[in-house]
Amino acid sequence: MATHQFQTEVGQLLHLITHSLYSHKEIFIRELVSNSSDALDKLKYLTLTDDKLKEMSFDPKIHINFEEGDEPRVIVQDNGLGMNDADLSENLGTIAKSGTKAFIGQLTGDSKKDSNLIGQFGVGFYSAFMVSDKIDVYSRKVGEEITWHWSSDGKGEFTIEKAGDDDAEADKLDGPGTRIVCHLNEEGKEFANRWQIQEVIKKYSNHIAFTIFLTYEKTNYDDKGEETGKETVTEQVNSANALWKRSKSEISEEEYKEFYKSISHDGGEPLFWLHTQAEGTLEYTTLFYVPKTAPFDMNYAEYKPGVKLYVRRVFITDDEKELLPTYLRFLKGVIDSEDLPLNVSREILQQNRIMTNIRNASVNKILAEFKRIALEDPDSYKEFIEQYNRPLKEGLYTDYSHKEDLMELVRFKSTKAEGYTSLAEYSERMLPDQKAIYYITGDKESTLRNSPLLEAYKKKDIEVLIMDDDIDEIVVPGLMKYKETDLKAVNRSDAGEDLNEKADKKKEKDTKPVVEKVQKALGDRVKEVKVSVRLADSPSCIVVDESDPTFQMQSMMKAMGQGAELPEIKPILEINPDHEIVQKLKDLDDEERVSDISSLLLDQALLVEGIQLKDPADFVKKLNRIMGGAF
Ligand SMILES: Nc1ncnc2c1ncn2[C@@H]1O[C@H](COP(=O)(O)OP(=O)(O)OP(=O)(O)O)[C@@H](O)[C@H]1O
Repeated sequence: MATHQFQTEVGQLLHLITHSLYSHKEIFIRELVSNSSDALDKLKYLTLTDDKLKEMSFDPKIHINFEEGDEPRVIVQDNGLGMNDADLSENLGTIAKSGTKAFIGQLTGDSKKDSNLIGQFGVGFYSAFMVSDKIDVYSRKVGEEITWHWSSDGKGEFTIEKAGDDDAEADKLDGPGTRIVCHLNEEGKEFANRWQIQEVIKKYSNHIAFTIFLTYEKTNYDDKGEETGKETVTEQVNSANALWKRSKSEISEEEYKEFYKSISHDGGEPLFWLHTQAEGTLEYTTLFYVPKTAPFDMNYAEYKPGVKLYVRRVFITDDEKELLPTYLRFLKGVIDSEDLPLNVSREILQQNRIMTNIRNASVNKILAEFKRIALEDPDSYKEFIEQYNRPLKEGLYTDYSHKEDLMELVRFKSTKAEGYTSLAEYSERMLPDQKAIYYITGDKESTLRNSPLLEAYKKKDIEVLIMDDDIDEIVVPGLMKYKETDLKAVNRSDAGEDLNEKADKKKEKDTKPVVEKVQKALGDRVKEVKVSVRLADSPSCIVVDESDPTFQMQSMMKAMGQGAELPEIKPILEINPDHEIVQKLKDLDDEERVSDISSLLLDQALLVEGIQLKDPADFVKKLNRIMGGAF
């Protein structure tokens, strides 16, 4: 018998699972059943595609039974793919998926939230240790003769050995498959009960494609209520139909929600769903759900795709990221095609015309549904946007063919509307002579709202979109236009020109000597000094040249390690011709004071945009010199 250590992460995980999730311990049944269902899916697929297995008689099912008494047990058995010793060691002793560390980091201590995370991370099997002192797994892989016995108390070690000839448990496997015996602990003994098991199956696994049988002891009574004896009954406990294939009108809201739970590993509710049964040149069914809360791994490169592909109800894969565009990765659900070949490989899938058509049609349908909800159910749409605005924005630069649709769907904060607004709503509110849609980008909403760059827009009652999501910086400049209207960043030099008035020309001329003084004092710290038309109360602000990346973009590029190649981009300093400080500078000849004040005008404009000063000590020194002279 070989004794193995669990991989460190498994140990950590087991500890966490058993200590933080016991108020949701029932999910272990869902997880074991879902593993069995996956194993049946895999074997079913092989019997249809692998010549060696085509002749095999295969009647897929999952069987649950239990024992009460002093040594309570729950047993889940399937006749699926099975595992040999190497598989057992690999699958039940290590966590192959890279998400484990992330999982540990995500645990909140809130057992409700945490129990949802378990399934999402693919650590389902271990949840059985919440309710078990010991777990024995007997498994025989399809095409092999040996039944292997894996055993562990979940405390650090597991053993794997060949099951002995006289092992009664192993004998219960009469072909390929897996039998999982949970020896229940105090926490788990309530599950050695017919009603408990039935309830959990109905709740989570009613619509999995395979039948689940439960064996229990039934007590019979006569008319007078006297016990007449016991019999062992085996009964189907789930409805085992592929819900998505049923007619939409026959499916209740409750059934849709239950099905969502069974396929998504999310204990929560879906926000909404979209069920399409297409007939005609292409026949397929899709059922997509939008989770109420975004999947935790939505923003990881290693996210787990949420859509399963079936061909004529045969499960093909749940690990294919190309079924939908990446920006729709938060959707959960099913695509079932009548036309794809069963042995469709990943490479074929990606270039397959049928798959491409299904994918395109699905994207159109999904985006149209989002649009409909935005119009007809603003409250749900608000919830939706709070979770998924960001991935939709990614779509703006990754899916050019749906750019127009996505521009209608994304939302932004604004100086005029509460909460989020759309570009369409902004357009409706535009002033009659307004030239463009204006926006300001940066990483902090409060800094943006107080930016001096907005002063003239506020004064003229022009709305500005507040873009504080770091992706805005990348996506929005590339949009250029919404319908016929230009989109302009207010922190770019050319946006100010729209605010120009005739009188400004005179002011510009009068302020020219100050501009020259400040320019001389600042030297190459700035690209240019200009008279501003966008300031009302502040003396100065900074903008960037139309062709330069913004400051936020520069710091993002630096954070991504591209700082070294980036030439230093200098700001354009704009000064407010009406401001007292600028007026006074006109008559000031003391060169040192002009230099100090110019420097302070630049530094305060940088600070107010949330940019760190290169030399804060120098700033303080100059500030103190000016303050010292003020008394
Ligand atoms: N009944 C079974 N038959 C065959 N293989 C199984 C069975 N149960 C578990 N396994 C194997 O063990 C692996 C680990 O199972 P575990 O439940 O921890 O994660 P998972 O099934 O990969 O992820 P998830 O639970 O999120 O679907 C599975 O991927 C599968 O390969």
